Amino acid sequence: MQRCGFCSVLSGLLRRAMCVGSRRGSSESYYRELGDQDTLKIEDKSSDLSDDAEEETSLCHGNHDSPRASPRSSPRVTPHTSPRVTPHTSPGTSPRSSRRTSPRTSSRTSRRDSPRTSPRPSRRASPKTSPRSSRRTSPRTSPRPFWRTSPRMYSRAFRWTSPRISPQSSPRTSPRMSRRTSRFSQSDIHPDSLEEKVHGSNNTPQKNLSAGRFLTMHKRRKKRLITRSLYIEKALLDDLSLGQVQCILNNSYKWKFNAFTLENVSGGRCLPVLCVHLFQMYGLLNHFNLDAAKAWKLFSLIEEGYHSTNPYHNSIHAADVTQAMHCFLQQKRIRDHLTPLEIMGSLLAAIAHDLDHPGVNQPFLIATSNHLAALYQNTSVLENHHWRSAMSCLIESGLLDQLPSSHGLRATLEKQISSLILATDITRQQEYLNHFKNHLDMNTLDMRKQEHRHLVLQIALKCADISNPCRPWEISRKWSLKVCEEFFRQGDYERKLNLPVTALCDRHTTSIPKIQTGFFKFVVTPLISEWHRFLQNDLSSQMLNNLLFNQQKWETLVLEEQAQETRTEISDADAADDDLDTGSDTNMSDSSELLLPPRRCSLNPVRHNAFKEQLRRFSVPLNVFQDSKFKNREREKSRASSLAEPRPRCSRSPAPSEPSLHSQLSVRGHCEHQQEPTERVLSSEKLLPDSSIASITTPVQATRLNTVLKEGGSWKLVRQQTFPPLESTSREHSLASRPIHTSNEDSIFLTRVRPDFLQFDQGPSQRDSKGHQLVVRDIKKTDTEESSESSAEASEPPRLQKENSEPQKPSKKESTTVGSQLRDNLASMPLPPLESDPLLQRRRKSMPADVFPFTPKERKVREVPPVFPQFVHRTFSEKESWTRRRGSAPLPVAPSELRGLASLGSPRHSVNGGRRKPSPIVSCQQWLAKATLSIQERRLQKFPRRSSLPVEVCRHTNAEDT
Ligand SMILES: Nc1ncnc2c1ncn2[C@@H]1O[C@@H]2COP(=O)(O)O[C@H]2[C@H]1O
Ligand SMILES: [Zn+2]
Repeated sequence: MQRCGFCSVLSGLLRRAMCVGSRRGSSESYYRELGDQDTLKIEDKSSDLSDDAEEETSLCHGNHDSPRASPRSSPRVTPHTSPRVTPHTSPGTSPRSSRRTSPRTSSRTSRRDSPRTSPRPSRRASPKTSPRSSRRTSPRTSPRPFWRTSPRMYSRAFRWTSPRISPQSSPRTSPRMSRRTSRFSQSDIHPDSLEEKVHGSNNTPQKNLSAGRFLTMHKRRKKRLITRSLYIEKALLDDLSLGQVQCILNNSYKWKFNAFTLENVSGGRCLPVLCVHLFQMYGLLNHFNLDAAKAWKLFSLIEEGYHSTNPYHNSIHAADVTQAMHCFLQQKRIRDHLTPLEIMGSLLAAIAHDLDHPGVNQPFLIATSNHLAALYQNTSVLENHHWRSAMSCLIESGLLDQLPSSHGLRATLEKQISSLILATDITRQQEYLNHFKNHLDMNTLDMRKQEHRHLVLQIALKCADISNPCRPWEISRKWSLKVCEEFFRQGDYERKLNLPVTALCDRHTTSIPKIQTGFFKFVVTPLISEWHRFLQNDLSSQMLNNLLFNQQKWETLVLEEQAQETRTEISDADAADDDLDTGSDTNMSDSSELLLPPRRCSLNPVRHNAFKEQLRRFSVPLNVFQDSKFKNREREKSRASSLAEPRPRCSRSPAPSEPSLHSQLSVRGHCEHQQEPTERVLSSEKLLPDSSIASITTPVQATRLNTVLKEGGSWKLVRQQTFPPLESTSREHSLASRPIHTSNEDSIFLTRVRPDFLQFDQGPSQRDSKGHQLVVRDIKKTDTEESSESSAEASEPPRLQKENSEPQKPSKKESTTVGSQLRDNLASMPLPPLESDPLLQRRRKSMPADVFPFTPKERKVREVPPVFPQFVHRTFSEKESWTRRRGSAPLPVAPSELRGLASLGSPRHSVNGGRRKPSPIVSCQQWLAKATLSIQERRLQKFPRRSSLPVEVCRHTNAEDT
């Protein structure tokens, strides 16, 4: 739109007037936004606790730059960045660089400082006269980076501050831009001044500053504004992000540093950006005469070596640990004693400490026969690989080529790096910690001794490595989520590979809050406490405070989780009650889904289409539930009490008829007191494929069935397992070869009945389907019988039933007779106790709530029956993986593997997702053992090597092989 000159001027004035007082777009507001959403929460008092101390300690010793004066890197770095980013990614291109000019800088630079202090007269004032510049005297005593006087860099800095980057390309938009620049610049001078402004901008003389900057910038803009537009040169945006990067780097000495933010604003280059900054800040490039381009190359190589696909072990984690290490190196008790080589070694070790991490832990590598495990003989496999990879990057970058080899500097550095990285093996934490503790106890740490300094650096890196729980809550929480996601991914891999799922990696049986509370308590707290004992300063106090705070948060979440589970269980039961009370007709749906009460979704969100695959649990006909479990609360109570005491066995006699269809269908054994648990808990998968019961849609059908069952005595209707196929020959043989006896009341009744009464409505085509096969069983009155029943129903194959089926329309009497005979026969068989089979002892650790009602029964399954059909038992031992499989269980483990694992007998494996209540953890070692499966490492390596390794591992393998 064309405008006349007058209109343009007028609108410009208007805009300017609107911008007055507005902080939008200014550096402060940007910084505030950063702080709000990320780390730099300025209002975070706990974090501010140590700011002064950090400030005090942030000055480097010797000839090192101070962190505040630091944010420059060499322009030589730039050739390795992308063309567009290159000129701007160098911290030296920041506007600060021009502002922070020492007297040696050009007059143009000093001129840009002046408007802040006063308008024109001071514009030409030397920084010496500025009170602000005098405040920065100390940083400038350090060797001046060469780029500070570079005209090219200066012009870049100038360009950055130019309002031409305004997308509108209008002079009228410039005041905002100029103020942004000026405030940003000012804050850059002193980090605290920035905070002051953010906290209480009213107290600061911003008005004057803005006015001064505004005038100056306005003039500049007028001169250069026409030539460049953001629409044409989008790279100008890099300038903006540079400001953000610089802002964060300037605060990188603070504990509330957020590596995620740096990653975002640096376009995914947080690691090299931070490293260049730190190397420059510590003066390492100058001291060792290192080529900045090679340094950049090294950091880029290392960054590439991290797997960006890892949720946790990626280059952001490396940057986080490096920054933490930087914080530690700045502490007075350490920094005063370190040599430049030790500083460089510490930083490099931190940068590369998890290089090429595959995202799975050592036991996984061993279990999958990864070549790295063999290469490093199952000892600190990952750590060995990290430091060796670091060495290869060092060599490839050529950074150390210039180090004089005569003094052994290079060898010393490499040794130090390897030793530090190896110390990060978390399974060896106790070893290092004890050593450190001893020194602290006896007060024998002498930082003048090289070996003591080295020990301190090892501990420092270890602390840095697991320091994420000590960050402010929002940051710490993010790390926790990421590390747990990585754990869970490993668990998924293990499941896919039919490996035992590591307890802490099983997303179905544990939760993030639980992992975190354990890790915080048993791993982090012991280490950080000792670290605090050593440092005894604000930083360590802040870390400890954050740790305690975060731990409380996770503990609260654990409690909430438990409360939620309890609530869900109750509501599930209530919902079941409600459903059942509404009438049987509606519940007797053809759709098996309708038989399921609402599933708790706190752990696994329900995917409807995946229902049948994994999530279904309440596949028991509703009538069973209603009658036995949910309907009668009194019975539930008595059941609970009866679990504790041995109960008398009931004789099988006709159950008293009950008006309820449900109760009739779920025929109860009638004990004399009727306190026996009457529920016949059926695992969901047994019911899933078979729709015969679910297909009873009318009361007529149900009544027929009920009549049959009722007259047959105390029966219970269950559905038959339909998978996997059994070895029918042996089963047939076992059935056929045994004489059938009659009537033993205490034994199991296991037979099959052709439900001809169901065939009326289902049509002939379905007659012979598996879905029509039912098992009518006696109600078991004792725990033992109940367990047997569960096993029996799990093992009875439909195929067998079919093959052994009697006449097409067996009468109820017939079925009863057969059942009685078989039962008696089975009862007479001496069987080994099933407890000897460890597979039957496996339980899930924390089943979702909807399985809760079955839990007591599961427990009983382990207290296996003294009387148990031989063939059933054999089935268990041979087909463990599927006979014990639950609807929500992961894919079965190969029987051969199960046997191998079962022989290990460790509670840390949950085979096939099986639940098992873990023994309480009381120490760091126990927690670590749980996390790493170290006890079984050797046995697991006997497992055959798998071809379907995770991508990372495959890549890894290929890389190594080549
Ligand atoms: N917040 C956390 N929760 C659980 N484990 C963690 C957490 N932070 C770090 N770890 C573990 O501690 C290990 C320390 O060494 P790594 O970085 O190799 O791998 C780390 C993770 O396995
Ligand atoms: Zn790490």
